[in-house]
Amino acid sequence: MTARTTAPDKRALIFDMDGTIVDNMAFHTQSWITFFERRGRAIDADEFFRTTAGRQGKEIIRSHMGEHLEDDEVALLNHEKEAVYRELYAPHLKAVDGFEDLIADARSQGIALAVGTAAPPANVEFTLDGLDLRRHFETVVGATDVPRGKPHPDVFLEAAKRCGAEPAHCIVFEDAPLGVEAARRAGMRVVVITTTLPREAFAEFDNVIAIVDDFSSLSLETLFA
Ligand SMILES: O=P(O)(O)OC[C@H]1O[C@@H](O)[C@H](O)[C@@H](O)[C@@H]1O
Repeated sequence: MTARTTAPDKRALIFDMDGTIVDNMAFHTQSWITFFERRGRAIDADEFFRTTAGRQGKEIIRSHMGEHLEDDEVALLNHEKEAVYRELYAPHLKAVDGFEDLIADARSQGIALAVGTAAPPANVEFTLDGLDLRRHFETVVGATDVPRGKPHPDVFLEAAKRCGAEPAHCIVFEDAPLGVEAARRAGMRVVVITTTLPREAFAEFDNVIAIVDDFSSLSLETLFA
């Protein structure tokens, strides 16, 4: 995908995928629990979500199993974890309420749509192609497109660049604190979806403009006002 020059008035919505487009983080957490249990290790589910959601699988594996691990080994371990996740979540695959209406509305207004996710290509395919959503997006930025996961801003800055929109004209949709922090570092406002954590978990962020249970109550006019 070639980068575009930004247009001063171009607006974009950038969606996190896991936990935002789909309500699947409990299945990610369960797959990590299974993955670590196989290695005789117990993890605390809440703490694990808070400190890892939005980071790339390879970063999570290195920080829990050793920074010294070779790339091939990390890739194999991550493949194992993501295969467990997809098997667990497949019967439940579904977009969060109101998502398809919101993006249809945005498209009709010429607002660019992007995905900014820590997920690897196999999970992007599983979710976006599984729900036939990819065609709606101008671009999808995933784990293999940027060096660092959230809370680094890379994924959102790359998505904005590909959409040709300035960060100040982008609105990010997120469910995880590390994702909200990534958007803050990118200079972007955020709508939080409370699929996984309650609204109180986001109290410290000054870039959050709305906190909602799903997309059905959102209006683009209000968000960009
Ligand atoms: O950036 P997103 O779409 O929320 O993706 C986050 C998730 O990406 C997955 O690939 C990881 O295995 C998860 O543990 C992680 O939390």
